[in-house]
Amino acid sequence: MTIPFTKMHGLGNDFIIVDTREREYPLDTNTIRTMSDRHHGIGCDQFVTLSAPTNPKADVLVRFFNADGSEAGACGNASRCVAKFVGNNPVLQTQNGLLPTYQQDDLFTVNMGKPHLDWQSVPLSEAHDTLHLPLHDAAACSMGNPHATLFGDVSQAEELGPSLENAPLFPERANIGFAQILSPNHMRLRVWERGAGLTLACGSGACAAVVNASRRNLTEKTCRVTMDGGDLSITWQEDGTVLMTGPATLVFHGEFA
Ligand SMILES: N[C@@H](CCC[C@H](N)C(=O)O)C(=O)O
Repeated sequence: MTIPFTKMHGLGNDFIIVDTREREYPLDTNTIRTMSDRHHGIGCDQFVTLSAPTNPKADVLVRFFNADGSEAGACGNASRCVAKFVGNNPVLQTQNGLLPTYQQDDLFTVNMGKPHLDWQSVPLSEAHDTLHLPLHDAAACSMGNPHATLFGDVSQAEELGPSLENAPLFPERANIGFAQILSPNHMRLRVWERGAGLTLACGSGACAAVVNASRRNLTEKTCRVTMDGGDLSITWQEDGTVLMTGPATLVFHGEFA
């Protein structure tokens, strides 16, 4: 059997999307890992499946898997790509709830929902103030997936990312953002992603970084986030939800044998 897929990316954070709404495919963890492998498969940071929603208010049920086969509760860049793939501003049903999407010209906005700021929700393995963790003074929150943001030197991502992702403080591992504040409305960010390593951009990581930076009064609640792959615009709104806006790019369609 062959598996039809679509390759997309958001600022170079790349995805394999398999649409199972009309037909099921045998997508076990091994297949996901092999297809995601850049040497033995197609290659991607995250593998995304689409199926029929179980919530009548949603248009599509979306699941996100990292290249190592682990499932993630959220993926901002893939959510924009799914919005483009499905079309007509779909509401996405995800592990983190229903996410409305909007298109304006070439840009896609996803309402990523409310960040979770308490230590149990990140989750951390023990009680700590999530604004100041005893780990490089990082700040943590969940955007439906665990994030910690370190403020200072973005060049430390490769060196510190692997050990921090797996630190005992994060029982479900964590995505580790390295942020440098450039102005109250602009930051530089690199993210070492759980299950995928250093990526060119991380949408949920950009949301988490702006939430954490504005909680510390380092930035305003609307902030441009410049990552290696390009820029996202993030707004932590008055109603508590976070809007993420950026491009979504179709690369090619294919079939995996
Ligand atoms: N690239 C993503 C995040 C993907 C999931 C993450 N690695 C996790 O395990 O939580 C994004 O754009 O948000």
